[in-house]
Amino acid sequence: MGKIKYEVYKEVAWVTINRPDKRNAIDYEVMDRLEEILAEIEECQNSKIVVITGSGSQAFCSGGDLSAFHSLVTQKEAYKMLSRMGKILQKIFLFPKPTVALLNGTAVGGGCEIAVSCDFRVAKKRAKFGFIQGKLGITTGWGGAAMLYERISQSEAMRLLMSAKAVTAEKGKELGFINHTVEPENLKEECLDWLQPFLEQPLSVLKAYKSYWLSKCNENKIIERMDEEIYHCSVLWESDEHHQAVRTFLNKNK
Ligand SMILES: CC[C@@H](C(=O)O)C(=O)SCCNC(=O)CCNC(=O)[C@H](O)C(C)(C)COP(=O)(O)OP(=O)(O)OC[C@H]1O[C@@H](n2cnc3c(N)ncnc32)[C@H](O)[C@@H]1OP(=O)(O)O
Repeated sequence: MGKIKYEVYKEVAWVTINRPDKRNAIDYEVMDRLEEILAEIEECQNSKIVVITGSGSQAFCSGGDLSAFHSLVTQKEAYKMLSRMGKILQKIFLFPKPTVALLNGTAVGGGCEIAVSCDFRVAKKRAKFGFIQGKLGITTGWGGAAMLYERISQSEAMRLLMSAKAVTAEKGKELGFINHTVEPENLKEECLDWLQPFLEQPLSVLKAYKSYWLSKCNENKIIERMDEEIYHCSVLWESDEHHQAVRTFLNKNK
């Protein structure tokens, strides 16, 4: 089984990051597959909605693979990786079909950025999520802050980003970040129930509403803001503070 599983089930394209032993962290192989699968789903006539989720019950995604990316030392090296994943999240944000992040467990760092790139977030009850990048001496590096400012109020977005703390799905629901919570035992079926009213509409209708949203939020501006954010993160990446924080995490788990 590869690092990403993909299937179409009940008119939904299910994309599952499949590295549960690494808490579904994103490495280059995951990026390769995401690029391929998104292109395939765009053409697919049998799916109306895309759901991105993670394997296992512990994590949706723990962000960038810190052991794989630890070898990236300079701003330039970091920028290449960050902008590549940033492009994938731009693709998800601008995707012509509705997109849903199904948080089957913890979503932190870049995992939260994947979640915010989707139109909707459905979470397992009591799952935690957080833009914890500040603890690593960096900011969101895949454009997550720019997208978060489009999803919830400016002050709540700043609070989540600046505190770098993980909060529960229930708190996320109060903030308008999480749209719906589901029981741990029955994630996929409950998510499908929630999506049922959408699935009853023709794909052309879903696509039209998605395009109205994209024209409202000004695609070019958001891409520009994401690119600036990615560049800024790559500058912070070079700092001793960042490299030391990553070393601490990797040593803790040795
Ligand atoms: C690089 C892009 C940047 C961005 O643009 O946003 C980022 O994503 S920065 C943020 C990176 N992510 C993190 O800092 C999160 C790190 N992980 C954790 O805090 C925790 O693992 C967890 C997600 C809260 C889960 O905790 P727990 O269930 O207790 O699991 P463990 O900590 O024991 O981890 C199990 C296993 O998985 C490995 N792991 C976890 N996260 C990552 C990761 N991001 N990269 C690489 N490996 C990761 C961990 O090392 C353990 O491995 P083994 O020791 O081999 O079992």
